[in-house]
Amino acid sequence: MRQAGRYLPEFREIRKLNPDFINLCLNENLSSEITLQPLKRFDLDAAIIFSDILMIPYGLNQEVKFEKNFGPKLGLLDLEKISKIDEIDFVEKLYPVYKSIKKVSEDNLIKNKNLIGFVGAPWTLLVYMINKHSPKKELVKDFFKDEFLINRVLIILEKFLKLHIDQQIKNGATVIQIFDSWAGLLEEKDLPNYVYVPTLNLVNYIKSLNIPVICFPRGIKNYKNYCDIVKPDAVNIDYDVDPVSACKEIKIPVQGGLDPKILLTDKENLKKETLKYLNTFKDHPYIFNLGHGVLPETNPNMVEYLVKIVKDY
Ligand SMILES: Cc1c2[nH]c(c1CCC(=O)O)Cc1[nH]c(c(CCC(=O)O)c1C)Cc1[nH]c(c(CCC(=O)O)c1C)Cc1[nH]c(c(C)c1CCC(=O)O)C2
Repeated sequence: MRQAGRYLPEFREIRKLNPDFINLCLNENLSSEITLQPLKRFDLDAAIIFSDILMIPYGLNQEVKFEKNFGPKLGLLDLEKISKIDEIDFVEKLYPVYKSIKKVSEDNLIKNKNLIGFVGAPWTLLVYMINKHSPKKELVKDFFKDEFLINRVLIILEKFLKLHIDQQIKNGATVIQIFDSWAGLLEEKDLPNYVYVPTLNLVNYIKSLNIPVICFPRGIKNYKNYCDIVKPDAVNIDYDVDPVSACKEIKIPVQGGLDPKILLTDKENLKKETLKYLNTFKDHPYIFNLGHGVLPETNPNMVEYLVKIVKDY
């Protein structure tokens, strides 16, 4: 998840020396090292590449900056400018990301483990590209006013997301996760247009490459409908989803769920809450994970203990 590294002192050390976050993602030596940091400490089954969903607008020449205590800040969305980018320019701009994946995939630490590549879903990227910063609770009032712009951006995103996915797989990603972090901002009636159809196009593309795809439509009310329509290989649930009903309703493998705030409490409570998920899903294909990113103030010892609970189960 986006904040995942920040609880590790070894990540913070590298980050302190590299204040420009995009440049850090484009530094293949450091980004591959950061990807492997959690595997060095913990008995995990997979690593997620160190990059960001906003590398796509960056690759399309929309300015992207990360400001301390504010989050991402994007520049003006210029349709003419992003329409001009071709595949070669794009892959050249993001080349270090792919080289970093290649490096990680060749490391002994990842042997027999999965390397998860990822993208932001078209809807979530559209939100950042038009809104230009995290929308917090709701979209700006006139978000949908320029339908032509929205439709053009979605077409461009589909093309470059496929390319980005393809490059990640060619360089060693063995699973792709699609983060739709702002799916929950939409009303039910808008989900087909902005979430189901654009995501289904990507899911079908990834399946055609024989790579499993996990979707994370954070905040939506009806995960069952989503799974029936989008048909990912697995779905990540957020911490507001009731695991008991999710287990009953969702027929495909489920991932995640545990509230990252539980890691800020004590070991006894962590064990109790973790066992709740493990017991609920004991007869269902289940990948243990959190319901959102590890919080920066998390003590790494709690993560170590969590991994032990899951591995001992
Ligand atoms: C919405 C989203 C983003 N990025 C991502 C999402 C989807 C998942 C989610 O909902 O969290 C996904 C993401 N971002 C990052 C990863 C790689 C895995 C990891 O190391 O966490 C992943 C999978 C690195 C990152 N991306 C970011 C960090 C933190 C950088 C730092 O401040 O050191 C990391 C490690 C920055 C980022 N990137 C983004 C935001 C909103 C922020 C700011 C976070 C904040 O300030 O609270 C966009």
